[in-house]
Amino acid sequence: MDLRTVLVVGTGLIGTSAALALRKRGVRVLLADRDQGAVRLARELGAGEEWQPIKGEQATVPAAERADLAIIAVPPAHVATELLELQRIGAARFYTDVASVKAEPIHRAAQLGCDLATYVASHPLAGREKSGPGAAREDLFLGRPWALCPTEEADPEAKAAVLRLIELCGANAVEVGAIDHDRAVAVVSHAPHVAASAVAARLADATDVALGLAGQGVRDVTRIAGSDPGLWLGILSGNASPVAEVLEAVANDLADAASALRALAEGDGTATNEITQLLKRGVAGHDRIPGKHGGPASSYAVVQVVIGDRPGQLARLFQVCDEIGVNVEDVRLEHAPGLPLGIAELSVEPDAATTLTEALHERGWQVP
Ligand SMILES: NC(=O)c1ccc[n+]([C@@H]2O[C@H](COP(=O)([O-])OP(=O)(O)OC[C@H]3O[C@@H](n4cnc5c(N)ncnc54)[C@H](O)[C@@H]3O)[C@@H](O)[C@H]2O)c1
Ligand SMILES: O=C(O)C(=O)C[C@]1(C(=O)O)C=C[C@@H](O)C=C1
Repeated sequence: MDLRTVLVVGTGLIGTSAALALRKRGVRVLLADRDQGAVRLARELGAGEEWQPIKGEQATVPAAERADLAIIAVPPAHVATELLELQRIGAARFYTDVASVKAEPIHRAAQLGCDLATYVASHPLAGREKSGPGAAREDLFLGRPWALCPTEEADPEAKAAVLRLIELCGANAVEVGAIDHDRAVAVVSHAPHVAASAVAARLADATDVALGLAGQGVRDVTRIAGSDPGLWLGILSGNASPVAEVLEAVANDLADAASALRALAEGDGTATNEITQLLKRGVAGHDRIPGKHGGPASSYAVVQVVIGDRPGQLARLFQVCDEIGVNVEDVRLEHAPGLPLGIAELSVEPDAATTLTEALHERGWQVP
């Protein structure tokens, strides 16, 4: 199914990222948001043109101006009401949303009397801890899973339109029922978010000495805790029971680990067994997370390079990689607090690690 014109309602992080990806593939994109500033910024970023909404109770969009697909990229609680209004004026042939929960918006849409034949709910498993169009990335969805949850009423053409959207954004479609989706994301997204917030909350009154010693570990574990609390309250409220179930299991593990550590501190050496078991279960769980393209996790070699904290250092480093034809799969920066130095960790295919290390040595880089 060809998507020539797509209407994006909600030009925040996700809506604008999808719009930018679609623009890159030559799709005409119309932008709408209840916040005019968000629409203007999205437009200035090259995400598309402002949609001129139809005025008046009885007004409908003329068939020639109807979008092929409307993407509703607003907080979960507003999805169904937006869908109802867009369908009332005939804004698009087909509709999807991108909310992080699926059962409740679909249920609400049915309750409100939305047309479920033209609507296929979806959810890209890609995002950031920042909100708004300014945080949008054209490549946000590349290689990421994108769930779609067609109901029994859904028209196959509506599903084809959403599959085409996912393809144009470079993501991998995963078809799943809404209830199974919500249980799954409770485990892989929503409960981890609350756990990250709980860990980050410990930092609110940590001493300056403790914060000065913060390394990459705490940054990795708490990155998502920086997200918009309002948006996340909406997500968690829309998936409350499945998330609570996972959090209860996490809380049990944490309580057991704390008791075992108390026992250890009091001289009970057998308590190490319980802690080791949890750490090993953690390794096993972590190993099951698929790699960036959805296949099994790839084991890249990591080349560490010392870089000065000066403008242009990373660009020079990447230039070397480019010159010798080594593809950098991932990059991580480790700052040494108080020092004008940092470590760049470049993940590359194992075969390329020696070539890269030698090339960097030859050019005077410090590779420990
Ligand atoms: N943030 C993420 O990482 C992420 C990832 C995947 C999916 N999602 C889902 O995508 C949706 C949007 O999230 P976001 O991160 O882009 O949020 P955002 O805050 O960046 O953008 C949301 C936009 O929706 C607009 N909006 C709110 N209510 C509206 C309404 N009734 N009509 C029109 N516009 C309205 C807001 O003005 C804002 O510009 C949410 O449903 C969220 O669950 C978020
Ligand atoms: O990477 C992030 O910053 C995210 O929050 C992304 C993330 C996730 O948990 O993976 C969060 C919520 C969305 O519904 C989808 C993706």
